[in-house]
Amino acid sequence: MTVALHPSIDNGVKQGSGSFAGGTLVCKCKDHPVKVGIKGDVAHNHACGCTKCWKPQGAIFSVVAVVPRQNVTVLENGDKLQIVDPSAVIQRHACKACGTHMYGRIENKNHPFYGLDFIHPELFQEQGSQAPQFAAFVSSVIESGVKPEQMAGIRSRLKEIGLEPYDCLSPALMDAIATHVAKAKAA
Ligand SMILES: N[C@@H](CCC(=O)N[C@@H](CS)C(=O)NCC(=O)O)C(=O)O
Ligand SMILES: [Zn+2]
Ligand SMILES: [Zn+2]
Repeated sequence: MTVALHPSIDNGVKQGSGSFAGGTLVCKCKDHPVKVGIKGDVAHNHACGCTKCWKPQGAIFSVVAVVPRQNVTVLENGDKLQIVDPSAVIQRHACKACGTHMYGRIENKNHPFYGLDFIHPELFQEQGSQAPQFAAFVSSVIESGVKPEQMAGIRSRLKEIGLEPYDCLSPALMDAIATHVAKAKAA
């Protein structure tokens, strides 16, 4: 049986249009869903295996990307949003009714990713946003209950669909973080 990772990638990774102009993220509520408007395409879209990122029911991985924070606007039913863990680096604003994370924001101005909000592109009403590029925090799925002996199958399935598995972020993002830290130390 094929390993199930996340519904939006289990049948193969669908490439983005390359000209996605933005759209609306909608939570899972049937009544009064939270709607969040996003300007422009997402960047650094990836599967994340960490325990903190929101996953739809039954998924092992989250699919999460970033957008500039000024491109994120709560459009409807923002009163249903609450911060999941105010002490976390990424403050995830989730719908109180259905639990869906609508955007995650970093408020620490010194953080390497300050200025970028984290969103889940599967919540777009529209098609065509950037496809996932890699898989991050893969070993962390064990913390959510995946058995260590399942990891070889999970990593090989990720590779099969074109998502290189990493146990932290991708080398490009790790280099960007280290560059930020080095500059901060030098200043
Ligand atoms: N092994 C940990 C890793 C958590 C982690 O570091 N997640 C990364 C990727 S989303 C992060 O940047 N977290 C910051 C945060 O959640 O605020 C877990 O699964 O809970
Ligand atoms: Zn909801
Ligand atoms: Zn994560």
